[in-house]
Amino acid sequence: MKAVILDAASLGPDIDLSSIRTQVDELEVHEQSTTEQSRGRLAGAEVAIVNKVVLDAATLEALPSLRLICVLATGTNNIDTATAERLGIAVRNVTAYGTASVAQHTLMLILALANRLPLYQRDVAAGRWNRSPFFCLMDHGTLQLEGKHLVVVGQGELGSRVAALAEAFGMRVSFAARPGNEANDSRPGVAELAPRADVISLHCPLTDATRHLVDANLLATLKPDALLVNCARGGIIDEQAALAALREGRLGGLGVDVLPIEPPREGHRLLDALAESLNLIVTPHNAWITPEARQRIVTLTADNLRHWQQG
Ligand SMILES: NC(=O)C1=CN([C@@H]2O[C@H](COP(=O)(O)OP(=O)(O)OC[C@H]3O[C@@H](n4cnc5c(N)ncnc54)[C@H](O)[C@@H]3O)[C@@H](O)[C@H]2O)C=CC1
Ligand SMILES: O=C(O)C(=O)CO
Repeated sequence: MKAVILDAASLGPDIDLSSIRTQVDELEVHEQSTTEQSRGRLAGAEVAIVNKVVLDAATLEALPSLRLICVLATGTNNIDTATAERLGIAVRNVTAYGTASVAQHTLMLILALANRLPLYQRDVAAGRWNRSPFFCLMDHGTLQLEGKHLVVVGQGELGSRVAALAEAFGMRVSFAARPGNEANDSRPGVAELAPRADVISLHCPLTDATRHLVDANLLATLKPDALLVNCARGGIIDEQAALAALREGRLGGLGVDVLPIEPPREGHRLLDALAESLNLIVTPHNAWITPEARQRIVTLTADNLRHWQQG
């Protein structure tokens, strides 16, 4: 069985691929591939191993030998899964590989926004503390998390761990109903919970049901001091509407680890806004990157290959 890794560089140079190698007859490793290059590189292979390269319908249709796609991530939104299913190509992702890593990053964003870290860091760098008439700066009101209400969208691996960490800070947590399935869900929908939220944290996949889940209408119902954190996928928030709310004082803070197009080669309005005095944090989709999590991805992918071969 021949397998091809299309974007090994995205796992980092320190990661040992040997557990994957032992599961296949031949492993071809490419550091990075475009969608166009993928077609040629996957020709004749039974297995594609991919982190974030987009495998669209045209690509999959051009690969009659392909039987399995192993995604080196939890999110599978870069794969046309409907086409894969139609063509009989199995898709296996990895889950629970980096729960501690991503949850830690999410809490970092919540804590930094609650304490207005972007604003105070800027003030200190500008020498405002040096010129302060008294011993501290307190121009930006901070948010005590204890006693406040966290709304989590996506009661899966990551949402549940973030909830547990937030509870350790004394927060009260509500899980929103699964978007698109509110009628069959006993939990309240995010629209119902949003006006009562002090913090909203997103941990659902990007699907047609979750694209722009947090849009201008939902943002308009938030408390003006509420914090919004997205460590899931770009596009679940309408980033333009969220930035407008932040600038107009209708949102207390915005923290994102993900953007709709990554890397953002053409730029993005949130990146431009980092130059402004806003309670805004953008991290480069690196919530997951602890060495432990990246090595676990390889182990779980080897398991996926073994289980698939065993039928
Ligand atoms: N920023 C980062 O580094 C990382 C981001 N992620 C993102 O976080 C997301 C969540 O990861 P996990 O908690 O591990 O996944 P999970 O599968 O354990 O949980 C996802 C939850 O979202 C819910 N959900 C809500 N709307 C849904 C819909 N329309 N379709 C399907 N499920 C829906 C599911 O019911 C489930 O409770 C991933 O899909 C991925 O996009 C995952 C790992 C790292
Ligand atoms: O696992 C995921 O879904 C990530 O976003 C990290 O690659």
